[in-house]
Amino acid sequence: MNILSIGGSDPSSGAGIQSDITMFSKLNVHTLTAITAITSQNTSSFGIVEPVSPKILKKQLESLFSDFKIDGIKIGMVYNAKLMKVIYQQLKKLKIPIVVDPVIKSTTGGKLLEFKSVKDFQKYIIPLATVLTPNKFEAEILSKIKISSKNTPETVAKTLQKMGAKNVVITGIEENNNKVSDFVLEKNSMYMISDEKISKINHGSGCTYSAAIVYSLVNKKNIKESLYFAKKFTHNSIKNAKKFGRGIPITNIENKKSIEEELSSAITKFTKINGIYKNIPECQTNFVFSKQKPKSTKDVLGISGRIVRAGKNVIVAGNLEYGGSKHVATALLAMNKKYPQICSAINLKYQNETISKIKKSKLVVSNYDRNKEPQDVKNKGSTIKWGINSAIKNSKSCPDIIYHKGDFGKEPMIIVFGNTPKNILKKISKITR
Ligand SMILES: Nc1ncnc2c1ncn2[C@@H]1O[C@H](COP(=O)(O)OP(=O)(O)OP(=O)(O)O)[C@@H](O)[C@H]1O
Ligand SMILES: Cc1ncc(COP(=O)(O)O)c(N)n1
Repeated sequence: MNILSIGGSDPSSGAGIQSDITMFSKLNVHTLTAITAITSQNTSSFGIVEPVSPKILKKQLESLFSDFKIDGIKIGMVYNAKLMKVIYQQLKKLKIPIVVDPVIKSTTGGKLLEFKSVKDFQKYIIPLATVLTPNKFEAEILSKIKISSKNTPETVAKTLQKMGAKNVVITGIEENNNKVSDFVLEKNSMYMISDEKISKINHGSGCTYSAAIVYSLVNKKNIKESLYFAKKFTHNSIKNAKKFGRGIPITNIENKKSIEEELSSAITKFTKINGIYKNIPECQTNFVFSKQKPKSTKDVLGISGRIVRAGKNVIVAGNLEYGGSKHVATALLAMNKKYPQICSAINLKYQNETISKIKKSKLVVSNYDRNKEPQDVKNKGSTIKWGINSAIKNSKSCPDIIYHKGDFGKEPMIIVFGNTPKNILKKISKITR
């Protein structure tokens, strides 16, 4: 997917083009850029702006349009009328999502739009917008209406819509101590989207928000779905904002470790737990982690061999593979069906010592009796599924641990369940030391 970001350069990478490249790359998007101005700014203060010439802006856009299939566009800082006209000429016939984030003043107080060009912004940039995302201050400047009890957000948004924006979101419209709301005006409907307010001033939330909207629209989500997605994405980025410089924190998206990386790192940690060899059963151990909403063992990552005991050590014999585990993966699937947040599991040796530690811990434990397994279940070979479902039925809340005491020729077993492999390691530390 190729998304074009048209905007200013922020050398501190808190906002503008650099922030868009960072955010889009976290979403696996290839970012194309057309720079409208170079600014000198950091996380504490704003220096100067040097807009580029209309000629080089036009050439940047032409070079991109002649080569790439562009799926969506985000427009941020456009400093003056000449640049606005170039953008209008190049974009007016496009039929792809365009999100316009009108930036007028930086968080640190710098001027990002020449005041005399506001009317050109109304004429050339607003009509390009599939979604226009001003904050309250920007909406007031662009509409020339101050929001008050008489002039509601609806009046202001309708004025901006009349200028040609198809959909308008005024961000930060209704703020009290613990809520931030955005007012949305679509073609035929209007509504508010609210979320908990994070008490952190930050640099880049507006850029992140508009980038996430265009990403979602390109993925064929409708306006409402895209705004909810962007709100959540931005919320996380503000929560996770980092103080990279000496000034205000910069919005930041946490890198979600891949399923493989997360499980592999947990398995390594597991094998290093002091004395863990005592917890490896005869049939050895598997440690699994599934995708969200797994449908079969093919959606569950596990070790194609097992974690095996070698004297007083444990070693991993085999590779991580989807479908690598049969038994533990089947137990996880049964559990996940009832409790979708549970995506990881490990089996451990049944020992009275471990059971008494489990009973002393605050973990929720349940069990099942393999002697009570109905014959037809035995014939169908669906023992594990039946057992986990019986233990779930025996428990008032989601079990952290399920065990059974075995049957003739069947080894007793403990299975620990958790949302993630890391979560499992935490539970194991409570019951093995
Ligand atoms: N402190 C906060 N806590 C939670 N959400 C926030 C907070 N500040 C902003 N948001 C949300 O982040 C999104 C982006 O809005 P914001 O008001 O930051 O944009 P902006 O002021 O236009 O930024 P810029 O001028 O940089 O483009 C909106 O959905 C808004 O509700
Ligand atoms: C080049 C550029 N574009 C946009 C912003 C607005 O971002 P913020 O409101 O976080 O300062 C900025 N400061 N610089």
